[in-house]
Amino acid sequence: MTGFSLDRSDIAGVVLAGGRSQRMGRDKAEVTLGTESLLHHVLARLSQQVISVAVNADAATEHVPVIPDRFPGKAGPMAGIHAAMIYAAGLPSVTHVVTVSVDCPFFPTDLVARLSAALEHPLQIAIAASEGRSHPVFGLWPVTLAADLETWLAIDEKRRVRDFLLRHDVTQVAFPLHPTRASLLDPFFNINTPDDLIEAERWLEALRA
Ligand SMILES: Nc1nc2c(ncn2[C@@H]2O[C@H](COP(=O)(O)OP(=O)(O)OP(=O)(O)O)[C@@H](O)[C@H]2O)c(=O)[nH]1
Ligand SMILES: [Mg+2]
Repeated sequence: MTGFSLDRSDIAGVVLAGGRSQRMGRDKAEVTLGTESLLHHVLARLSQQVISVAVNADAATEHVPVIPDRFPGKAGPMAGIHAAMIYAAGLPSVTHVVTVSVDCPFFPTDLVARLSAALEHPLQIAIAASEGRSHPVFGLWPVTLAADLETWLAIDEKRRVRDFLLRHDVTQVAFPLHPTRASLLDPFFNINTPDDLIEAERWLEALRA
């Protein structure tokens, strides 16, 4: 018993799609996997887990709210998480925002349930992990951290997600590999390059019953 728990109505979801997609060579949100865009895959998976979803990007093709970065200059994933916190803070009843990356179509269907169950107090951050590695853009963040994050974005030169986490109490939640017809899939497999996209097509096939 931790004495602290979140309800479903406390949590909004934001897909992080504000990067440059340089290794892919075109906007990863719009890349097709199977028959749908990566953004569509990730929104479908996230919208089953939260009361509202939005996309952090300059523009998006799906019919969901679009939240551009508030901190200028493509300052990295934490700038997207900052925009997500401010957006979520404006929603009625919402105290936390969960972030997922647009290039990760197989993330766990129990991501939000398990991250929220791990939180021990209102200011803690929960971060996903698999195979001994953390995936800090897959996080559940108190929206009240927006002001601290804004300060940090302005003073930290490298703006690495891991460095921001050092300022706060963080709990890490390990997720298992996912059995498929081929072999075990890391649910946080992410697509950065055209070769990764080919591998993702193989995983999609292996996941079909
Ligand atoms: N809002 C915002 N999100 C970013 C930024 N840079 C990366 N991201 C997001 O952070 C997540 C992880 O980033 P990467 O996997 O490096 O994606 P990327 O930066 O678009 O791709 P590369 O240009 O190939 O590095 C993705 O969901 C990106 O959309 C940024 O400057 N602003
Ligand atoms: Mg990048």
